[in-house]
Amino acid sequence: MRTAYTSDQIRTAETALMARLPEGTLMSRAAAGLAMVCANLLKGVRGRVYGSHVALLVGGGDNGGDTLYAGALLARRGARVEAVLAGSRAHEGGLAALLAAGGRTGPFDAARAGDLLARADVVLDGLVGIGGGGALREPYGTLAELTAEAAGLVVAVDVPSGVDASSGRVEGPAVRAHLTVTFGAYKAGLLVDPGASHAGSVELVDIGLGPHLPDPEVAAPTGDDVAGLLPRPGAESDKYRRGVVGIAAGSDRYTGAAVLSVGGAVRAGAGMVRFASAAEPVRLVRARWPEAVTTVLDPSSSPESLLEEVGRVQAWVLGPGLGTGPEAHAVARAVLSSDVPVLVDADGLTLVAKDRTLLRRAAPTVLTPHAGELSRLLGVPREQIEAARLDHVRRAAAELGATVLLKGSTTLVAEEHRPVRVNTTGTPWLATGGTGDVLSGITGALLAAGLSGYDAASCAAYVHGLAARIAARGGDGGGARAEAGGRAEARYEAGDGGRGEAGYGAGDGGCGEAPIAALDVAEAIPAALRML
Ligand SMILES: NC(=O)C1=CN([C@@H]2O[C@H](COP(=O)(O)OP(=O)(O)OC[C@H]3O[C@@H](n4cnc5c(N)ncnc54)[C@H](OP(=O)(O)O)[C@@H]3O)[C@@H](O)[C@H]2O)[C@@H](O)CC1
Ligand SMILES: [K+]
Repeated sequence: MRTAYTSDQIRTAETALMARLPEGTLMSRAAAGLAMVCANLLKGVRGRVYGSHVALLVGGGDNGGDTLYAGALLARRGARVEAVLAGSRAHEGGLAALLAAGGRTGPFDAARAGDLLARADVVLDGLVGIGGGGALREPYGTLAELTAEAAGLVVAVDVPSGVDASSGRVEGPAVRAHLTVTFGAYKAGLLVDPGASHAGSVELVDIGLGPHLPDPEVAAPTGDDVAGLLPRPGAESDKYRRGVVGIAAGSDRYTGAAVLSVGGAVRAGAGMVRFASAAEPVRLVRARWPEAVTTVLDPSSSPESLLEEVGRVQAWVLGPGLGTGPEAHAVARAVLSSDVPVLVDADGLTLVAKDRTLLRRAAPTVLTPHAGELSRLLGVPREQIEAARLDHVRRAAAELGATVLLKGSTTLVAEEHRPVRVNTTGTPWLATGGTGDVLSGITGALLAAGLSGYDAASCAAYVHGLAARIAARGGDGGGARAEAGGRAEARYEAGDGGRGEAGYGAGDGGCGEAPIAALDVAEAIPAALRML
């Protein structure tokens, strides 16, 4: 599990550690780690450090201090290092070290900064780190914007300036880095969009903070974590022990979602799928997935007897393509009255947004909205949700008393009193109709197998993203299970190929990937599971 923290948590840990160390130790550890990463980058792009050009963008705080000391170390190895001092002050010790090592400095001047960025092999963004707050003021904002024109690699020091380290929020100009070198621990804002897509690959420099860190705010499960949580059938397993999932999805008008949701559940290893719907979706599901046991629901039945014919299930999936009229509401009421876990998606979320009483239940509920659906659930504009995904997914989990999986470029899973889980797999090609229906089926299968809502949702997101990557690469699993760090090297050696990529997130959907259909994702689930 990769764990991540807020700025306040980092500062508390830093204070505890600093009390035991001589002054300046942490900054020199941070600067040494940063310089080493930059030296390796320079060797990658220039063959050596000596003679390379390095530009430093230096703010007035300790983030600028780290940058100046790292610049001094690179200057001592023969790099030509020039700094733009953007603040009214600069870290004294760092500045003296840089000058003593032969580095050059000057105050902000847009033309000079532009010229410097055009010549530099590597640009270090040391404007603001965890001490930043709100939109960048001038001249920091202009400098952040100028980094977009940089010819070389942009390395963010600790956090890309303009990104809120605790939440990933971006409120104005912000640096988009190829690589972020972060100190002591991952910051939550590096894992969550929009911050994650500004961070590029993220490299962690250990400065000894570990023993002083509290419980994390955010955690990103790795492939090994997911493999450890996924149910594996044993010799004793039968279809009931593996989990029977009920799927209440589709309507005579919307049939495809039902086929996709059932596909997700079948391919994710449900012991059995019981599908309940109107006649037309039932016909289509039977044609595509003969292993599903189907029931045509009788809309004239009472809510108590509506699902009587379906048989016993260990979890329900409710909502894809269900519609939002009175008949759909009756199905939602019947499913949510059950005493098993229920996943609510798509039209189910619209029904729940209109009638919150549906969520008054004792068994676990998992909600899987995208930002638009969450906007309806919380009554908050979509843009606000997109700008502060972490805050809103947490709020939704607390307010709705459910596990909430917020879909998007970095999918988040929140449950009260637990770290928000961030998904590291996926591809932008997933942003296509029907893929969410497949995810609902996978999650339902895992709920039926006995995973908690929190684990089922986070494992399903991981498997779904991995399957999408495999499908986008034409079934070639090679490298699809790439997580942060593992992808960094290839990326920054490839020149500007990685700009804007989310080190932990969905990647850029570029090289070697092609468009996918939702059913391709369902069909690639077994290949994804084989990799775990
Ligand atoms: N924690 C650790 O373990 C370790 C931390 N270390 C390092 O210390 C960093 C934190 O340093 P920090 O506390 O000095 O704050 P920092 O990020 O430099 O920002 C303050 C400066 O930014 C400015 N500024 C702020 N907001 C702004 C805005 N919107 N727009 C414009 N300017 C803005 C603010 O300006 P002012 O308000 O003073 O005008 C001030 O100049 C941390 O990220 C890491 O790199 C390592 O050395 C080792 C161990
Ligand atoms: K920075």
